[in-house]
Amino acid sequence: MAHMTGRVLACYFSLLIGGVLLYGIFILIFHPETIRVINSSISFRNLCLTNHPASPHEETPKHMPPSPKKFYWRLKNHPLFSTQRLQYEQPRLLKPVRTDVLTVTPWMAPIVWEGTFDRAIIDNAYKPLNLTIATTVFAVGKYTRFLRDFLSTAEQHYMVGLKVHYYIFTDQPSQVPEVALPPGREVTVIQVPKFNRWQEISLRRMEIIQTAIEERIHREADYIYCLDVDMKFHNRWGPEVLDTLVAAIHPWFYYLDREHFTYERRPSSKAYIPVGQGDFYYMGAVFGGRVEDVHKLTKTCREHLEEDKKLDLEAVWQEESHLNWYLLHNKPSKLLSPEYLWDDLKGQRPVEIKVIRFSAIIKNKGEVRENV
Ligand SMILES: CC(=O)N[C@H]1[C@@H](OP(=O)(O)OP(=O)(O)OC[C@H]2O[C@@H](n3ccc(=O)[nH]c3=O)[C@H](O)[C@@H]2O)O[C@H](CO)[C@H](O)[C@@H]1O
Ligand SMILES: [Mn+2]
Repeated sequence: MAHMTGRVLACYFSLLIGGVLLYGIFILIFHPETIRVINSSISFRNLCLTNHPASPHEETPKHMPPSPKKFYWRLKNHPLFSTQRLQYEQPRLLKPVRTDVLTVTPWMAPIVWEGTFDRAIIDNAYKPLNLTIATTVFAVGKYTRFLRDFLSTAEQHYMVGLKVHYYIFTDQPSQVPEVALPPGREVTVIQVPKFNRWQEISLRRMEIIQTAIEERIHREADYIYCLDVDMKFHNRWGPEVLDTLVAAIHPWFYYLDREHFTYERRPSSKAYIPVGQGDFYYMGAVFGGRVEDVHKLTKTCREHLEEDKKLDLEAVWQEESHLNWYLLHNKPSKLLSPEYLWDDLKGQRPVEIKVIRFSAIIKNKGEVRENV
């Protein structure tokens, strides 16, 4: 009898547990929050799926606009500081390293100057990450003559110890000099047309870089830096420059009030910046960052250059004017002081410039440019 009662009790007990479980499942499925989570995860999945190349069986319905191209960006989560023990000077909150210059913007982006970073800490943090830095450089027409010095000085000072992939855009691939490169560093030469005007050669860089990112660089690199070729490196230009969106302050404008910046001032241009606005005047000879962010920059500038062209407008300093518009509206996450972009024409080094790292050589514009 006791045996029977035990079995009945066990039966009741398991029915009870089952009921509670079923009720729980019911609540879980039909609770509005659960429905929201499920919906959002479905749409997230769709979002991910649209990143895949469309399968040949899938056709976009006629009334739908073609979906924008998607890319797999090489996004690595950086554990920035390795556990390796390092000896370095203690940072002191009450002893700022630079008191003569601005080292952070009002939107909290660092401005890189000598003294603001410790080489050993930076190298120790970035070298183990196995990053690839795409580096674009254009050498069209007579500018091929600048490639040898650009590349050989870069090999001494530019991202030393990191993987660098130079993309050289030229109309004369046979003029690209041979430069010995250590393992991890390589050159790819890409042929581009030669435009008749130097302004056009300079501004077309936005479009060509955008296309190169879409075609290959998004797969081949983590960061991309876009540099002028009529330049030489003189000192370290290292991974302290790496960040999401990076711009360099023009060496001829850093001490001026913003009304003197050579922004585009015609309201009809997409590069228009009214007097009274602006942070810094950035130079078109250096910009960079994560590949995805530089893609957005080049795509927007290219679109704006094309819209201006439809109105027969060319901004006062071509792509540099559009770059300045873009960076006013999309603040750079790191800024490079003029140490990182100097000009030999400036002559004597002012006291705030402790080291010149990369500088424009003095060129005879009338001789090297297509039209002046
Ligand atoms: C000090 C100064 O006034 N600098 C301005 C000047 O820079 P730059 O005098 O530095 O312009 P640039 O002649 O170096 O042209 C920019 C780059 O385009 C490429 N290139 C240009 C011409 C050519 O025939 N072949 C060729 O390959 C090359 O990579 C060169 O480094 O003009 C730029 C216009 O975009 C910017 O407004 C700069 O602020
Ligand atoms: Mn230049």
